[in-house]
Amino acid sequence: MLPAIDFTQTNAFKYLADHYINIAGTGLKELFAADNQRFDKFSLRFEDILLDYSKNRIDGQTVALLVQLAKECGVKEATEAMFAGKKINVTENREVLHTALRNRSNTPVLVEGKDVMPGVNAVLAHMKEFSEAVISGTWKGYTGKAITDIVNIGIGGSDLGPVMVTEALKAYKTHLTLHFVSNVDGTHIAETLKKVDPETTLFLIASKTFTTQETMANANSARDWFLANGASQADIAKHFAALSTNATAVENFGIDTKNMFEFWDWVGGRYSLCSAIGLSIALGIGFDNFEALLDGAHAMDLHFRDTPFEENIPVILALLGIWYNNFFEAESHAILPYDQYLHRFAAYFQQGDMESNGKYVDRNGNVVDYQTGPLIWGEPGTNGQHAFYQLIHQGTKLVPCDFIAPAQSHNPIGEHHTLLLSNFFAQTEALMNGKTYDEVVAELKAAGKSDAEIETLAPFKVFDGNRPTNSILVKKVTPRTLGALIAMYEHKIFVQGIVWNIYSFDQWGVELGKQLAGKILPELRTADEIESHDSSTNGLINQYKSWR
Ligand SMILES: O=P(O)(O)OC[C@H]1O[C@H](O)[C@H](O)[C@@H](O)[C@@H]1O
Repeated sequence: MLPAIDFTQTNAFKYLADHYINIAGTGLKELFAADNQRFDKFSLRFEDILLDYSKNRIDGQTVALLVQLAKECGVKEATEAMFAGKKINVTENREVLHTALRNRSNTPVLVEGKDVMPGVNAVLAHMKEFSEAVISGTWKGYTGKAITDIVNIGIGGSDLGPVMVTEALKAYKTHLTLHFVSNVDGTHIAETLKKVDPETTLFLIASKTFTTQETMANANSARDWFLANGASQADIAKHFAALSTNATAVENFGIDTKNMFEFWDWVGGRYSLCSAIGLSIALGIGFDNFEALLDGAHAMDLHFRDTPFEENIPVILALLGIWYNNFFEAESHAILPYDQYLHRFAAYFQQGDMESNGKYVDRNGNVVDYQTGPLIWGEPGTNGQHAFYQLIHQGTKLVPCDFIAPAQSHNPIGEHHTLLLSNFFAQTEALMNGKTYDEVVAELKAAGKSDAEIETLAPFKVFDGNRPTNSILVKKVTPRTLGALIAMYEHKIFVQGIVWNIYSFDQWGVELGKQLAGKILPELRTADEIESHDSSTNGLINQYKSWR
């Protein structure tokens, strides 16, 4: 189904290992000094997105060898298999077709001989009709009032995408107020219910499986609250909708199947925001804007599928990540958006990337002897600058970073955006150039310090620089551009998973937590002293019981 090659045994990997020795000894400053065409050579444009990857520790040969690596690992064949609906999610025996959800060109996508596009389009039409009725107020609550608040109850992929997108596109907000409840901690639902009125609130129960413990607990509490505050069982149809693949469980919960928005097993939870899971997005920013998001994602899908690797943005990003992860031994990757609206972007791709590529067993079932997915982290600039950038500049760890910024702000107040962008440009420049001992000495002299003071202080003020960054400059964060950025990172993750020879679309690691919690839960329901675990777990449980 997919090629299953150990990428460390390819010719390209061997060449890269030799080539790494040359590059590791060369500074970014030297690379720039030696070639004044670097920006032109190492930048790519797609619609309103500019990727400048010239501030990476690469030269032309690095890119050529990395591209050769992708070819040897069968990235092209794997991409075709994904788009064509082959069962590339082998351990779950499923296709991987989030690209079909936004296949705006409507070309047939066959799953076991059947075109999935009519089903995709039918659900989109249902979402359009429903979201427009709720936004316009023709959809009424049980006392005849229009809906004012939407509460999306879901977790993981049924939460993070809608949260991230509705925050990122707040400038396009409808009059509806959105709330998201994910944590099983009762505080989350309790604090949300304090803010809403049962007569004017619509609950979206978002769960692919409709069995997730946290979501079902929150959904049950929401329903209890609704019924305890004046509504009756028959009113549920006007106030609860389900976004799921599991019609039976939805019906058992008491939600009218007319209010069920279906999706399919071939949509992974963390790849589901373009499916019915995006209903809160359609309600929050309007269906037309939701469609523009899909259009942008589709455009990036086509770019990824059809563009030669050298000019292919997701492929280049993936290969650069592999270069740092497997040659420079970088352990993490930071995503740093210089846009307040993108404040959940890194959190979203923490799931997208770490749940996909945090695996140590390869596609042959063997334990790998190389590094796979990095730790993903980040916060919006400039907040990050005043928190953790110290380590990025002067720490002992190499942290490759993606800096993301829009040229145009949705809130062009005074000089704010110019100030923000001056930081965006200055940081990547400083990370590359650093500051030499001589520069520090000159600065301290100019500040009137004595020779003795200079000698003491100077070492601490030196920055060795040479720290790699990608700059992703977009014209404006619009629905279309955001859709393209999302698809860009999704395909980056896909390419890396193919090269690392792992299955990116299962998540067995998450299942373990679910099983273990299921075992402990009955033990917490009794007052008995527990002895069935190790001494630490027993001790913790028994202390909890004595304090509760
Ligand atoms: O949508 P649900 O079925 O409720 O699943 C919600 C989440 O559950 C688990 O944590 C999975 O690992 C995630 O991938 C998924 O997004």
